[in-house]
Amino acid sequence: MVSALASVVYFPGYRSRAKSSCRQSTKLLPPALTHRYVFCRKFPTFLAMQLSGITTAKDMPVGLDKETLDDYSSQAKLLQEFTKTPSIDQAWIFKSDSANRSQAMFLFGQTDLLANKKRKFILSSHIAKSNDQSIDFQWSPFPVEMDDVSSIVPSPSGSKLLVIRHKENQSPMELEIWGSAHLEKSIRIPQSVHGTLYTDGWFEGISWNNEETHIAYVAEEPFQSKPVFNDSGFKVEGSADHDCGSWKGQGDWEEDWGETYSKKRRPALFIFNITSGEILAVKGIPRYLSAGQVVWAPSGSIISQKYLVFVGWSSDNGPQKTPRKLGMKYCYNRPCALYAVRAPLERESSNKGPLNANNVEDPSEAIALTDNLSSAFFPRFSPDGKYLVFLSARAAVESGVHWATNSLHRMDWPADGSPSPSAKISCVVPVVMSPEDDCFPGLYCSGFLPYPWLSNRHTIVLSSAWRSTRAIVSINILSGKVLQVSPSGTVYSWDVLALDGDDILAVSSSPIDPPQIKYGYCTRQMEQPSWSWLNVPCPLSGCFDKVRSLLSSKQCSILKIPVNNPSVTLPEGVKRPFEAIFVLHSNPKFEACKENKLDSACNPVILVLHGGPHAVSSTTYSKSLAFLSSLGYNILLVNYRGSLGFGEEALQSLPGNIGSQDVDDVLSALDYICGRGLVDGSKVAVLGGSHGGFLTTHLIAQAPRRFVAAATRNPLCNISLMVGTTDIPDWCYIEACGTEGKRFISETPSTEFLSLFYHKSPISHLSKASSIHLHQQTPFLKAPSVKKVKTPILFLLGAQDARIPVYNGLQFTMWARWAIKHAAGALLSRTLKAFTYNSEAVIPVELELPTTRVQAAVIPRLSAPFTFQPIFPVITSPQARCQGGNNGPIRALKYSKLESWTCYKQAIRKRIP
Ligand SMILES: CC(=O)N[C@@H](C)C(=O)N[C@@H](C)C(=O)O
Repeated sequence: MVSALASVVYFPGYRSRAKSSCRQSTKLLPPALTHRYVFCRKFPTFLAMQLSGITTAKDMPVGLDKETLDDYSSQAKLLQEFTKTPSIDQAWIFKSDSANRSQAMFLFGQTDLLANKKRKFILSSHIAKSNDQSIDFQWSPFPVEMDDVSSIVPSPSGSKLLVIRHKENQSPMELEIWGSAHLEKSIRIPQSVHGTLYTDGWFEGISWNNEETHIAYVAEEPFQSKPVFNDSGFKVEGSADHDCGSWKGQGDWEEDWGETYSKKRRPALFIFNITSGEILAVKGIPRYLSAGQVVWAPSGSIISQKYLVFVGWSSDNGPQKTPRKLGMKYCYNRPCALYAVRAPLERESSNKGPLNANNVEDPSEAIALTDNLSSAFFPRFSPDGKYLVFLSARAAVESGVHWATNSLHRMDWPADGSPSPSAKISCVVPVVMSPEDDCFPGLYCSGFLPYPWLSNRHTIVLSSAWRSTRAIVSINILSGKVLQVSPSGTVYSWDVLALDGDDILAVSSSPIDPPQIKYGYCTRQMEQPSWSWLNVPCPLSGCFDKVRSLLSSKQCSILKIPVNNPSVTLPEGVKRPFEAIFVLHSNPKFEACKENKLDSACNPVILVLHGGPHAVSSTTYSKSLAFLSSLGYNILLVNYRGSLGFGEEALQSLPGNIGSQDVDDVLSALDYICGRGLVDGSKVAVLGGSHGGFLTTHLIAQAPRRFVAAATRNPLCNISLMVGTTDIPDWCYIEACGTEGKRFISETPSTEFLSLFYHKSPISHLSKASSIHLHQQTPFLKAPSVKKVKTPILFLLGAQDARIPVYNGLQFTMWARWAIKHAAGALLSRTLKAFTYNSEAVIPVELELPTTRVQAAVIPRLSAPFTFQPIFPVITSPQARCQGGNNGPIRALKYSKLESWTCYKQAIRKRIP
């Protein structure tokens, strides 16, 4: 997203202004259909042109001159250079007979820009440790692509591999069991058994039992056939057929878990009996529970009885317990609990008929294990089976914020293996309220290794946000002692990939250092563990040579920004400095800058603002930011108070103060770098999506003179519009009113709340006054004013976004249009064209204001794999959605988009002194 937005912001190397303006080009453009046709035809030529750098006047799209095209072309090449570098996504370690040897399997990903998809491949390596602590990695000569593979999961002994194969948008799914040299078993699973497996990292759970005879997993419950009316009346059996030609009743409305999960059926548990090849539905889970994150419980005294432990989310999680599913993505505040349920190991004789996940006659009911805790997830059993360890987002559930500091808990698992609702639960790592600088700031985990244990059986290793970095920590689950395992006091971010006995395979990076595989081992000095880290040479390193050389002159630091005028009454954690990550384009005087001694630096800066608002910008390498940095921009990522990783007090200070405290913090960070001469304050761009877009639009309205360019993806511009249309209405109350707002959450907000939401929103800055004269027949709205907004801003709006629906951003642009129409003598030029971007509707809207150019492009959001291509925008047929979702092929480059960008750039250039 970031590269998409920011690469169009301002190009320092821009030579001359394009000769034709956007307005000229739109005049020349034929109506939408012809327009599409022309572009479709030109695609191959232009693509070749982009890739080869060859341009001819004949082939040039209307409105672009050769120099502009050369610019796009060279940046397209550079973007390719950054995008094609692989990412290190996952790793597994396999023990060998020798203590000093093991094998590793790495899953890498590589973005294919033109296909708009991520390709996945596996590369293996032998690891040999010698006594002098040196490590040798012997890599296989070539990677193997994992085509159509959605997951791979090795068995506990490492002798078998589960491969889940799923061709996009096709059923059935296939489960394969591989031995070391051959395919042992393969089954296809029809939709009547279950739908797609959940591999989303949240509901997801795929767990082998210790005997390696069964695999438990989470998948969409089977398709329930719906009653159908056809030409001959009511069809009793119903049908799953798709018939677009006629109207049919579609049965009851089914709720889903909002953004990312729209149209996904309820997650339910299934077991694959490897010997018989049967799929068994796990029974006893009430329909109001969505089940996920399943693991096998240790075998108890009754060998024939096996239990599964899973997380259950009740559909009754809405405001004031109204039965409504609220959005789950990024929302850790949804109550959830651990449950245990009997695992069916083979088909019972009474259950020989078609499988049905909802067989109510089954006697084995799920047992709630954590009823006293409002949230429990990521369950992991200790290797000796004595403890069940899990995370809790209790602080989020209780306060209502969508993400807060986690706590870690330990349940004593009954010795006879029978799950008990009254088992003792202890808190291992509590919520940290106000951490001192450089001290452990609390847990902020969005993932957990399947097997996180060191050999002492009571220490787990995990990765967590730690202020502006990511860090690896070890936690003793008996003593609660937390140690930072990755090096501290640097700008690097670390993530654990896998454990090799007591050694750790990890990846480390920074905004200017591409990912590097690391191998860590522990030495003890005076009983204090200390970790040493070795660089692992990897064939991948070569892929980064060009990128590394482009980034070699950049510098990165984490700045501590003092809070502006903190009130004495504020809690300590809210008064402490917050942080910003600063990536400086080459500047030999950087050290002097840091020491406050420099007064000028010329390169422009891009402010990058994360969303949430309870999320964090970390120093983990980002291809898009590195690309921007290589173009010559300084980058500032502000972790305003409310971000994750800085303790609970600072986090909880933001709800109720959005639009002011966060905006002030961003401006303080900007003042900080401008005041120290680290950047040129007259060349500042700002970008962010969602809540980051809320900040972006607030900033250009509240501080219009400070930004020469802005770009936003799915911005939240009007909370009073959001509340009635989003999948997370509760968010509006909590963030606008503070956690007190929890008491007032309602599906039918009062006018007082709607007014409050409006006044907290960026859109309120577009309006001069909103007094409605009720005595008049037609309500009259005083003319809004957009005079305040001067910054050219690019809107990228996801047509299918359930979180911040598209109209939130569109309204901002439309409001501006309305305002202009009513402003005397103002000139309005508007082009509304229907395009598609990767098969979804794209509607660029251009508004020419005297000082402001607003553009909107409707693009998909969160539809994986999501890569917006700033240099290779595409169109397909505008009807693509109706014609069948995502399978519309890329047909053309959208020249007009380039033209829009050119205009946008020109608008920006006008603002740069
Ligand atoms: C909880 C949540 O989704 N909040 C949105 C307002 C938001 O800012 N989302 C961010 C994380 C995004 O990038 O979508």
